[in-house]
Amino acid sequence: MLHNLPHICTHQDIKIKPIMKFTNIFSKSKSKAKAKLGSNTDKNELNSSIKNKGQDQNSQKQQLRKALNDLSHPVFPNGIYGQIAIDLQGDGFEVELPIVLGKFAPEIINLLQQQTELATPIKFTYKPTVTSKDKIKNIKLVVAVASGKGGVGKSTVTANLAACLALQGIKVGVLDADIYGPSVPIMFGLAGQSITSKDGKTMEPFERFGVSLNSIGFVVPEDKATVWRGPMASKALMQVINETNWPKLDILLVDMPPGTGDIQLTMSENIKCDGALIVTTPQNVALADAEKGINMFNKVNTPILGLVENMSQFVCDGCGKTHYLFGQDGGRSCADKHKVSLLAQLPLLPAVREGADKGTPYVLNKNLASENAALEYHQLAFSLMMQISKQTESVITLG
Ligand SMILES: Nc1ncnc2c1ncn2[C@@H]1O[C@H](COP(=O)(O)OP(=O)(O)OP(=O)(O)O)[C@@H](O)[C@H]1O
Repeated sequence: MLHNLPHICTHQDIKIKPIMKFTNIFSKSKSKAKAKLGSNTDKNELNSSIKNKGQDQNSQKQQLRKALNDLSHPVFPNGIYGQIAIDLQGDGFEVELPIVLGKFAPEIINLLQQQTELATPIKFTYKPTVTSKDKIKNIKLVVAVASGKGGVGKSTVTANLAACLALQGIKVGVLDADIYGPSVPIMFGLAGQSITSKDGKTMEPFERFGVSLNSIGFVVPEDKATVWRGPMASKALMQVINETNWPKLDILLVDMPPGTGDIQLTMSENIKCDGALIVTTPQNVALADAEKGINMFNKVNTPILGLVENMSQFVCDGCGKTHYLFGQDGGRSCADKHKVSLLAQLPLLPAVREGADKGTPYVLNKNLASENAALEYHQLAFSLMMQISKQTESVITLG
């Protein structure tokens, strides 16, 4: 069901028609209040009534926040949480979100109103996503997806994350910068395709499942790229980044090459990412490399948006038992140690590998869309947006 969701515009305030008339506790006319100020008793009554109503307001806000957290909706299966500002404005509550809910807003508002039984209209406003001043033309935000160690599922996470963001109405692109093993062409069913150019100078990205794509794999044969070293590799990558005719995108995910060597460092400096997402598996060898990744991004002042622990557990379909093949909660301890958020613990799932090999990200498989794991990827996408809205403000100048 999820993959049928249409692409929706993300940059407009949603005006929700009040569902019920709101009785604003402060809206009684000042003249009435003044008339009451005759005696001290009246004044005290008024003060205590204002106080009570202030408390009412707070408890209503709390109710609303709880309803947002508990929300169960196909797009937000695990609720809407995080640093969400809720304010009483004019005749209703304004809830400020980092994602524009578009056509889902009315149904989500209905759900919230049913859950809270608030007679107060709710309106969503959009916290403007910060812009990176066109570091890359047409692109608002650039997020690097990185891992210290190879093979931990960085590209698989990137592909599924991009598909979820597209389903959630975010205009998203993926740049496969994994020069030594580009996997985006395979994961999006475009293996063997070559990039085209309209003017002989710039490249036209592919579009698949609502995601704009370019990869070093579309540009040069794999055997050629693998022999590039240092400056040559970085130069080729910068060309792919800067000479792609990206459409207007809210977010570009950059699938980085594994490791923390010179290429990764140069890239991290040159791309000027707005944030980095670190993917790891839970075992010690991967975590040691993930820590190097965190340190590298710290060095170039790129905020770490969070850590994703991939292949966290495997549930045996024979005995139903959960196995922690690569150890348990390693990602959580790494996140705690470096004070970064653990955004997801994704299971090892044959269907995820099959989706990657067949060229359709797992979350787009109709039959699996309501599976818990698919919902976890959606939750990851939302959490990432929350982190972006939380973290980038202090780093990037708005506008
Ligand atoms: N959660 C998962 N469940 C099952 N298989 C997975 C999962 N995540 C990744 N895989 C599989 O693991 C393999 C490696 O994944 P992927 O290519 O995404 O890793 P990577 O970190 O990008 O590797 P590289 O170092 O080559 O860039 C792939 O075959 C992929 O399908």
